[in-house]
Amino acid sequence: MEKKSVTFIAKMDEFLHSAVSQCVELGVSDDFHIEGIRVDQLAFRPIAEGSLVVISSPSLEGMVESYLPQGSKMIIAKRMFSYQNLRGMLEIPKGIKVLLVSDTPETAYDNIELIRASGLDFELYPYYPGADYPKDIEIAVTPGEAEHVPPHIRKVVDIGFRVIDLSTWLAIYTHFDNDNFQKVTMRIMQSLVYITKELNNEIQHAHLLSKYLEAIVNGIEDAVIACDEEEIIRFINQKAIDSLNLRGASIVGEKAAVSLPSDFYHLQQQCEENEDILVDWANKTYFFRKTHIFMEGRFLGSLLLFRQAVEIEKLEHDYRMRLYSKGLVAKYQFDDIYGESPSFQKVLQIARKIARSNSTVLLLGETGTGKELLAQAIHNASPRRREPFVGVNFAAISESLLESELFGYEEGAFTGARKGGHIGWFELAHKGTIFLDEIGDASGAIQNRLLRVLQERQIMRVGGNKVIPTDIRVVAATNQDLKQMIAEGTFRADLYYRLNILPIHLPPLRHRQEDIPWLVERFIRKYSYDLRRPPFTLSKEAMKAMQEYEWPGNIRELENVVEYLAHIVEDEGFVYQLPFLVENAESLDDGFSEECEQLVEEYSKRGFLEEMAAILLELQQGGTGRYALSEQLEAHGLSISSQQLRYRLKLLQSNELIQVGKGRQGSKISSKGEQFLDFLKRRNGKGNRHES
Ligand SMILES: Nc1ncnc2c1ncn2[C@@H]1O[C@H](COP(=O)(O)OP(=O)(O)OP(=O)(O)O)[C@@H](O)[C@H]1O
Repeated sequence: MEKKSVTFIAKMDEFLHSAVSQCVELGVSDDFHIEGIRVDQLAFRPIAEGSLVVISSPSLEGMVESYLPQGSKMIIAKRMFSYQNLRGMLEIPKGIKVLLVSDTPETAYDNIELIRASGLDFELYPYYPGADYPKDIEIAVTPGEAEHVPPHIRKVVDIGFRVIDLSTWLAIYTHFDNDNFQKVTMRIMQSLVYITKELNNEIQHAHLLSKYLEAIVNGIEDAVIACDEEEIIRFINQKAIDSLNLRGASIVGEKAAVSLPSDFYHLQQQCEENEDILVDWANKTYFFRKTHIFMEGRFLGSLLLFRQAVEIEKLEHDYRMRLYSKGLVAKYQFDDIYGESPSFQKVLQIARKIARSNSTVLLLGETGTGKELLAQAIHNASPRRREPFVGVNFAAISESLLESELFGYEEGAFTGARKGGHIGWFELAHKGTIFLDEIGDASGAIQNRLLRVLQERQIMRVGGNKVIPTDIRVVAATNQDLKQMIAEGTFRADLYYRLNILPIHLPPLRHRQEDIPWLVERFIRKYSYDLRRPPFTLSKEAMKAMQEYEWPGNIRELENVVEYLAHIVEDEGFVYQLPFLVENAESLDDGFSEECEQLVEEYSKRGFLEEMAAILLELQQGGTGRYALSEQLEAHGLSISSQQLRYRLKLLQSNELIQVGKGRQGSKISSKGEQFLDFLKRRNGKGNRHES
């Protein structure tokens, strides 16, 4: 028997292809002869007699009618989305704005109707070439018309061509009184079963995921509360339940405003997004952090994490202690760096600014000018302050050890390599700061490797083959003239330019003499405190000598001198006690004191100790001739005859306390004379104290 025929008619080939392949899939083509004709082909492709005509849209009715053979009937195909394709739409959050993209206004509106009818809750906006649409939309859904999607759309869900629905197939089978329709229903049902299975798997998968998530969130140390966009609690972990004392009460699914303790609720409401704040609640201090959850630009709720501040402090403390135990901590802050002179203050001001950045710093200055101190202060004022500070001194480590210490090594990298390998300083400094001290002493080979690390921010262990990315801030220092070293070929120019990004020059102490009294006073306080002794002062002469000294060892040397004085000085330090003026201050002190005692005894015996001291004091103000000196003494109430004065000056000269110039040159005090005066002052001081 000849098969009855069904003719699909549409404007576009796509519909015809889809209808024909559906006929094959559902077995309809076994029961009927299937044909597909485009509307524009009707003039030269006649419809078979007795064929049932199925048109794709009501708009074709008028056009097709005139080509309909006698006795043929025409029905309009009803269409639906395939279930498989609809799955893509299920992933779009509900209530979100979505653009429905189609080729014509008609199909765009049709599709919107269909999606609404499937119960999917989106704000749908029609779009077809040339149409206007809200520009804040980020997602588009299209039935196989992806080429029309406007370019700025971030996500496109192609739900494919709409397929012919069950009622249309039923109409076809009923038209021909064909009982095979059950077969078609079965096949359509099968695809539904498949979808249901898929959905079931997905639900199970989602359930499992939520269980995993719950286990993870319960395992973390913070208290966590997640609310949806309507402030309904969707998740709360055990830690939060314990902290808020909500035991026994099930508050998931409840309004946060009602279920959380009201003062707590109001506090967390004031919390700005992604800002860590300290909040006092129930006699305890908490650390709050709130994060908003967005999906495809839509607010879906918020996550509140909180924890008692003491717990965090303890964690930080433990972490710092671990770093301390490994020696990976910078102890100095900017407050520990002394210096009031404008030139030094300027240096500190620049360094404070630089500290906040991540760029490489090069500290230049003579030995003892405070380069390491400053490197530590920079680290402690930087966002990396809680992370390790690793100091490497290139002058202090042998070349053979340096490479493996800097970069670490893998197990078996060389004979004697430790089992399990060894972590290098660059790795240890990850997230923190590495201080490359005395960089001018790095060998050529080390310079090459350093250059690579600075360029690529990656290291490779000795004997290893994998690169380890590192996030490190580099502070380098040197007291050598790197530019000259480049000229001599001992320092790589490219390494120098990598290091010399933010150079800081630390001035030598002799260029900021005005700082010396101030520094001396700070160090006196420091060492007096350390030695649990009362603070002392320096005589005017001693301070002057300190200021005039060149200080080749800079502040380190000055500090050492003050520490030394803190051990030997009683109330006031004198010139003769300054170690840099004499080879061996302490031993000289012993001998010199004895000599001074003898002089005091001799002058006292002769009854002119006071006059000798007065003469020395006058000469300390400046060298002068005998006549002027006599007048000055007179002015201070001491009248000495010129004979007597000549004698006294002779004696002072023979004791090397003054130098007498030839002719009219007059006399001046010697450094021994200065020290003798200091001795007298000290002696008088002691005497006074004794009397009181
Ligand atoms: N401005 C300062 N304020 C207080 N103390 C300082 C200052 N500068 C240096 N010091 C002291 O001097 C000592 C030496 O400083 P530091 O080690 O930082 O110098 P450096 O320039 O790195 O020396 P070197 O080049 O020899 O390594 C420090 O221990 C510190 O006590």
